[in-house]
This record gives sequence, C-alpha cells and structure tokens, in this order.
Amino acid sequence: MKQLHLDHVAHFNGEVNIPGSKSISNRALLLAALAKGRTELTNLLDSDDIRYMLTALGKLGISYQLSEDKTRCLVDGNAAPFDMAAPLTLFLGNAGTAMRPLCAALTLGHGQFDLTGEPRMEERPIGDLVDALQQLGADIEYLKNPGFPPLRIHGTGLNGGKVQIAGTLSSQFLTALLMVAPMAKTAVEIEVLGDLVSKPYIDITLALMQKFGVTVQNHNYQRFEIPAGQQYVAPGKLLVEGDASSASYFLAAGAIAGGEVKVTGVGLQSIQGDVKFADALAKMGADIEWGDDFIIARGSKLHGINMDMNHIPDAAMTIATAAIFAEGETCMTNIYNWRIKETDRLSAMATELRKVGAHIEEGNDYIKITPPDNVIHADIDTYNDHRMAMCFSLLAFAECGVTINDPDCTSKTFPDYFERFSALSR
Ligand SMILES: O=C(O)C1=C[C@@H](OP(=O)(O)O)[C@@H](O)[C@H](O)C1
Ligand SMILES: C=C(OP(=O)(O)O)C(=O)O
Repeated sequence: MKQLHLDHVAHFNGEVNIPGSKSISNRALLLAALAKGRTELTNLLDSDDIRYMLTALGKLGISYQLSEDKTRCLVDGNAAPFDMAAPLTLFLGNAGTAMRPLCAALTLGHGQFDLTGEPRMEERPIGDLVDALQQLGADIEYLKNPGFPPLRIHGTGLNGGKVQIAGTLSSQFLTALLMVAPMAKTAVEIEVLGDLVSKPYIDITLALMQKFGVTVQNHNYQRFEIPAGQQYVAPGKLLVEGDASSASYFLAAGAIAGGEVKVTGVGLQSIQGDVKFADALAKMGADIEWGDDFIIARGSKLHGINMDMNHIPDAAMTIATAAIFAEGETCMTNIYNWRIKETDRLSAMATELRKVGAHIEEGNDYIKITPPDNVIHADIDTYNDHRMAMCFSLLAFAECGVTINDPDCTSKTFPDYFERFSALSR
C-alpha cells in the first residue's frame, strides 16, 4: 500500500484556485446531455466521479468533446431521453452523483440498462429513489440486494402524477427525481416525506435546472410542482464554480496554521451550500473574509463548537480534524448520513481521531471530539474515502506530522490534492 508521510508544516500561505465542483459538474453534464443544443462547460472537474458520468453518457450515444486538460467540455444534447436498441451496462464506480441521477434519467427513454459500481456502491442505499420512480411507472429490478445497486432498468417512459419520496437518508434521491420530472408524460407533484437531509444540495439542483430553462415550484422543500412538457435547453456557456467541499481543506489549513489562505472560484455568489463551512470555521474563531468569488481564512486561536452540521455533510468532516487544533470539545450533530457515504464516516472518523490521541464519543448521528494535549503521530487509514485522506492532511500541522495511507483515493474528487497542499506548505 502506498503511504504519504507529511512532515510538520509550520507555515501555510497562498492562493488556490479550486477545481470545479463535483456536484455541479455531474448535474450539468447530465442536463446538457438531455438538453436541446450545445453546452460549453468550463472549469469542469477532472476526477473519477466525473469520468464515470462522461463515460456513461458516451455509451448512451452522447457526443462530447473534452479539452486536453479535461476541464472544458462541449456537449451536444440529445433533446430527448436516452434510447438504446442494445442492452447496456454502465459502471459508475462509487459516484453517488452519477448513480442516482442516471438511475432516474434512464427510466425516461427506452432500452435495458444495468447500473453497477464498486463494492461500496452496493452497500449505499437507493431504495427510496427506486420506490419513487416505481410510483411513476418505472420498471427497475435489483440485481443483488433489494434496495441497493446493481440495478436493471427497463426504460418505458415515466408517467406524471403525484409521487412521494423519503428525504431522510440522502438528498440525491430527490435531486434525481427533480431532474427527470420535467420530462415525464404529465405534470409531476413531489411530496417529500420526513426531514430532508443535506437540503442545500437541492438548491444546486434547482439552480441548474433553471439555467437549463426548466421551471419548478418549490413549496418549502416539502412539495414541488413540475409542469409537464418542458424541454431542457442548453444555456450556451456554463462556468462550473470551484468545489466548496474541496475548498474546506485549504480554508481550515489557513485557520489552523496562522497564515493567510485565499481560495478562488467559490465565494458569496456560490450556489453550493458547502460554502457555509466558512461560517462554521468562523464560529470556531477563524478570521474569514468573503468576496463574490473568493474566501480568505486567516489564522487565529480556534475553539471547539457545538453545531448541527446536516447542511454541510461533506465539509463537516474538515471541522472534525480542525477540532484537533481547537481548545475544548467540538460536538457535531445530525450527521447520521455520514454512515452511508464512501465508508461509514462516523466510525472511520472516530477510529482515526482516536489514533492521534483524541477522546471521542461516537453516537448514532453525532460525534464529540476532545482534542489531545499532545497529538500522536499515526498512520491514518483512509477507507477508500477521498475526504478521509484530505481532512487528515491537516494533522500535518501537528509537531509530529502524519502519515496518510492510500493517498491516491483523493482521485474521486481531487486527484492532485496533495500536490496543491504541498505547494502552500512551508
Ligand atoms: O447532490 C449532491 O451533489 C451531493 C449530495 C450530498 O449527498 P447526500 O444528499 O446523500 O447527503 C453530498 O454528500 C454528496 O457529496 C453530493
Ligand atoms: C458523499 C460523497 O460522494 P457521493 O457523490 O458519491 O455521494 C462525497 O463526495 O463526500
């Protein structure tokens, strides 16, 4: 297994232009494929999750041209649902933003589609989405375990009408349903059951649907009305914002190391909820400055916080490792869905933070972190979870440094993360 040894970093300063948002890249690619006309995407993310979406769209007959550096993509939309004469298998790795929306999109057209993924993908639920699509007449079979991928979809077109969907495990199910609703045969009315988790991701979905010319009425995230007969229309150029979750590691580094770090590509104008990470960091005592297209974090003495983090599920992991450098306890609540992501993140986080000497209380949906008096050097296991690797890089600010096992797992969303991190380290 590859290991990356990070020696003590005393100073961390500079500017980072953050690579494109995963959430926006994969939504924009799928909408561009379904739309009428050509979309030019710039600052597209080049990473595993986006490659799975692009490869799937290519197999589905979508023509696109990718620039050499893979951050600019011209997509010629289908102006219609996918229609394939021969059965197709699409391997989607562990990309939730490919699996969930494609599952919905493939019910719209015609053909037989098998959606498969990595072993972990087979443990990540999708039943709430499948149940909702079945209410609209979709024909979807589970190929192994009920409620989980792999799936077989027989495209038959999607009926409209009223549909209920659970919002309690993942917002990606509602995102997927929203994205296909305008192309159903009649108007769709969605009712969300239970407390909707990761709500700001729905704002990303609605913002992109709007950019592609589609109307949705949002009744307080509990009910959505989507008129029938709508066609996605290519918006021409679309600049993908920098990824706000990816920005969190650099902002936290700036706050911990006492220097000044500026991230560009995300800021006040961002449509991503994870920019609110900067507010959580400010609550810990960091000095944060906002611009329309940038955020600056300056170091200061950090203290622990007690906060519901359901609105920033991904960036919240960065708070957990930043908490090691804060005075007092940090309690992060309402994060049950950490358990169904790339790994069981609550359990992984608790295990690895204990290795560096922290005292941890792990609940079903919360984690309480008491930092150690002296951080201990540890070999950090990353569980094939890019965010475990990236947020534990912050332990390089401890005197003892840190070792990251299997650092290449950052390829899911940020292939050159450690090069960028080193570039700002002194
Ligand atoms: O819609 C999206 O782009 C995402 C939604 C979130 O998932 P959940 O809604 O499952 O929490 C987030 O964790 C994931 O990385 C991306
Ligand atoms: C949960 C994540 O990914 P996915 O899009 O596969 O759900 C993540 O990137 O933290």
